[in-house]
Amino acid sequence: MAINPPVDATQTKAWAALQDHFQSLQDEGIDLRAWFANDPQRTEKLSFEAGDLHFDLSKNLIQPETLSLLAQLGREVKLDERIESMFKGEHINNTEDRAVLHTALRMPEEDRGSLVVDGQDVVGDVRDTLKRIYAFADQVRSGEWTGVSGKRITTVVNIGIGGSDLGPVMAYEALKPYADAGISARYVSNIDPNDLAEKTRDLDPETTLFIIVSKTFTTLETLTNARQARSWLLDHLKAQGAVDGSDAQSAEAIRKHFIAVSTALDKVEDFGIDPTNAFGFWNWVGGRYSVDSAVGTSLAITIGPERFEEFLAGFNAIDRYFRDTPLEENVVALMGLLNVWYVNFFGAHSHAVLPYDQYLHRFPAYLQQLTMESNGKSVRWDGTPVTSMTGEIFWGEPGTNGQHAFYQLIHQGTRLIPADFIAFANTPNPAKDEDQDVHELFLANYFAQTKALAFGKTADEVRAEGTDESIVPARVFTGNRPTTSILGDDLTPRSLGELIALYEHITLTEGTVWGVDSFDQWGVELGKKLAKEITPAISQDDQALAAQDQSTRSLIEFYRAHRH
Ligand SMILES: O=P(O)(O)OC[C@H]1O[C@](O)(CO)[C@@H](O)[C@@H]1O
Repeated sequence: MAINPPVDATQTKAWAALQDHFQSLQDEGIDLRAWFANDPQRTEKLSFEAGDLHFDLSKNLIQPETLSLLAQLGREVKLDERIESMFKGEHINNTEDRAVLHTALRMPEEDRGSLVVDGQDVVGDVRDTLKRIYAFADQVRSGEWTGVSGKRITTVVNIGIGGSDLGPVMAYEALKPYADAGISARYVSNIDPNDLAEKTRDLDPETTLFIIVSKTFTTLETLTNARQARSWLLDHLKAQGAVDGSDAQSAEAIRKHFIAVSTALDKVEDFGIDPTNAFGFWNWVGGRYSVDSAVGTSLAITIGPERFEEFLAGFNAIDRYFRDTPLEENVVALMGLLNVWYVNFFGAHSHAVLPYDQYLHRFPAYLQQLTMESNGKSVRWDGTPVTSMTGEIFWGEPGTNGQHAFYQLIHQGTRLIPADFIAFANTPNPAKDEDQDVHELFLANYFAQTKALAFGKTADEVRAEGTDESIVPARVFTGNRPTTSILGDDLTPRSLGELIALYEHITLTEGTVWGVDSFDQWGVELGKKLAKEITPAISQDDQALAAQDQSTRSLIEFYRAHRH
């Protein structure tokens, strides 16, 4: 398929200007203390609002001019055009010849009919599917939908992997305070049988609903776990006397305890799940961009349709901001471009995301798939090699746990690790420790860390504390360690939707500069294929074993010799 080749960012005028700018910053000395001292308006100039979120970029290794140059880079690589192409449904995922329309998943009811792509009324289909999901969610929440023995559902178990797991589990954990119908959710992803065993161990099959989520409905892990769950359900229902084991009762049990989410609804039916209880989505939704589609059904059930709509509205607010705001003022695009600044000019390899909110404890894991499956590429969308480093290793843990684990390296190590600090002004669990508000104690850490990273502590300051000269060097903090602070009022379905959309669009922005297709994932295929080929060699097929390379053969031989 004919596509416009990506602009080589490294050949643009803006790239050359950024190189000069980088060099002059190095020459004059990067010094956040001085930059703040010399410019009382620095924070004001480098702060932004988008949706309900507040962004402070002033503790980054940038001057206001840097952002203008980065915006210029965005223009020269035609970022605006790519954003527009995505929103309009052009096939920007060209290696799979697909539109990229996760933004349509959160368009409101009144936008029905406004986006027709490849003959499909995209928003109409999205809203129709949501209606069905909401109707089903309401039935489960109200107790109208029961298990086969007439008991109401109290646990939903989502079985999926990658995008069919990471988004829903992250969002469910983040929005636990909104789970108000007495229904909890669990998430099984790993093909390691330990995962399903532990997640079902204390469950009552009569009150459990499984949601099998797989875009393709071919994924080995998910289908294996789904079959295992089906056996678990039928065996336990029979043992409890809830069914007699006849085919008719088994079929009814599966109908009442299994629903599915997929783009391949024919395969769902083959599995034995009633197509009336299957919710579809479309090949223009990438797995890692799908939490706001039917993939979020576990969320719609636990927090309810109204809250799910608020979640979608949050995404939509950032989508509109991203599409409509000029690049120079567009903090979403600027954060993506800032990441390029660190990767390609400073040589940073990784990026920490540090949520100061325990409810966001799965957010970094979610971002790993979103960003690394999207931009971990060595060829551009026209098949030519990339011309610069691409991709960042995203990682993180919630504060303050990370402070007592890996922050040492961020503060005093030899690597530059740009970090996003995320926090909310309010907590749903206010607490006092004697007279001290515990949330404020927590936030004091949030503010203190970015301050320490930016401004450090000089040798003279260390000496002034009476430190023995021999250990002064060990206690010096260089500072100039870049951070972005993101603050919101409360972690709500809406603000969570905003945060997710923010990182989705950061990912697109970076991918556009690097010229990569951020929506395919061919890199996961080879391992899947080899696992299939290796399976017989592991169990008993000696011919298949002999066909392996020497290292793999020797490892399998070790396994065979040691298995019980
Ligand atoms: O939803 P599916 O089709 O089961 O795929 C699960 C995951 O597998 C991948 O294709 C590869 O890991 C992801 O992109 C996707 O989210």
